Amino acid sequence: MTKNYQIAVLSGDGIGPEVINETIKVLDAVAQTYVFELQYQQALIGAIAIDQTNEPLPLQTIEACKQADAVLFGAIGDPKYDNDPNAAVRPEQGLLALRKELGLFANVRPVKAYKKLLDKSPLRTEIIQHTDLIIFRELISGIYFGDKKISSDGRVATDTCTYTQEEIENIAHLAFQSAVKRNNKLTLIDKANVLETSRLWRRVVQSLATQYPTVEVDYMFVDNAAMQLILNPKQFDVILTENMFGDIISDEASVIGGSIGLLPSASIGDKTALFEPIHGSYPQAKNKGIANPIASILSGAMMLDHLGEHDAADAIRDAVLHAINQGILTPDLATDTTYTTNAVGDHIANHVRYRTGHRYQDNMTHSKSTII
Ligand SMILES: NC(=O)c1ccc[n+]([C@@H]2O[C@H](COP(=O)([O-])OP(=O)(O)OC[C@H]3O[C@@H](n4cnc5c(N)ncnc54)[C@H](O)[C@@H]3O)[C@@H](O)[C@H]2O)c1
Ligand SMILES: CC(C)[C@H](C(=O)O)[C@@H](O)C(=O)O
Ligand SMILES: [Mg+2]
Repeated sequence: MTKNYQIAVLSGDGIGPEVINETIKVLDAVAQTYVFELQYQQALIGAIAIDQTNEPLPLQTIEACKQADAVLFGAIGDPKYDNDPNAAVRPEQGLLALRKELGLFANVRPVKAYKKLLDKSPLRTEIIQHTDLIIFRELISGIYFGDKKISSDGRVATDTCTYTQEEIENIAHLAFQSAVKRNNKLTLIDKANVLETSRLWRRVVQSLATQYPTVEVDYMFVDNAAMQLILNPKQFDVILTENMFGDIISDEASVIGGSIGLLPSASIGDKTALFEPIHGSYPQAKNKGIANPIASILSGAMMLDHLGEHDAADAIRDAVLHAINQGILTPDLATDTTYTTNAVGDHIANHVRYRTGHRYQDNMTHSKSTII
């Protein structure tokens, strides 16, 4: 019997719908060639959800995600909220609430330097070439989720950073397991010279390390790590870090690859997993056809890996590499000719079909979409 996966699709705002369209195009191509079915249920989140329902995360969206086998997420965010510090409700609350609701404690962000794109980075080739690292960012605790308050006169604001031993253990185990499968090297990035929470991270990681004796663990303060990442990124393999540090250093690390439009991520927890590019809604690019869809398409590949469709995931990564090597790239990475978001998606989808043409079946139905 043909396997069938239900995918909740949360396109969101800005370039979100454009990059998700290309991702679905590629997923459909790969599903056809590897003979499984994907059924998509689209749901609202972010600014578009606020516009239509007054809420950044409607209950129906939570339900759709919980019932799905995986969630594909585009991006949220809109300048009308970014520019208004007094807004009562914000698109980002939708994403944060969804991560919490689904228990997505680990956000996994792979970073690599593609040979063909080495000259796209402002960093020197000899520094970045062969970089291949993976960031494990804690996603549902820390300063993002601690108590927040503002004094009644509006002059004092407080955000609280809290971590529990259990929260650190949950993600640390995943990072150690990844280190064992990769190169047995793990770096904890923290601020243990100042923060009590960071000292707890160190104690927990030191104690867990005894369960993973092959893994060499080192510790680095986040300020130094921010510098080391661009001075000598190859010293890192698995990076483990808390929520806010992970947010910041992963955008920084995207400079190694040449564009943030290349970086995918998987958000893993105890319920449905969610797959999202690390970039935001890039509102300046909305509907211009210039957004790089590769981060989202590679997030789709991570989703297929999570669903156990490893050959299909590899086929997507191969096709992305082909597009990169052929120079079929959006303006963030192109040299001479630039391609639209749509053209890059077409190229990748066509390459998937071409590469596995002999397995092509055209009697299946795909892209059954319902809007809730
Ligand atoms: N996961 C998310 O949904 C997410 C992540 C980050 C920011 N945001 C939101 O997005 C909005 C804009 O935030 P921002 O400008 O700080 O970050 P952003 O990631 O949207 O854009 C920053 C810059 O990165 C580049 N960029 C981003 N995505 C790209 C792509 N696909 N192709 C090519 N270049 C790309 C552009 O140069 C852009 O100016 C805000 O509302 C913010 O809250 C959402
Ligand atoms: C939009 C924002 C809440 C989000 C975060 O900080 O987690 C984003 O920057 C990300 O990296 O996914
Ligand atoms: Mg971010």
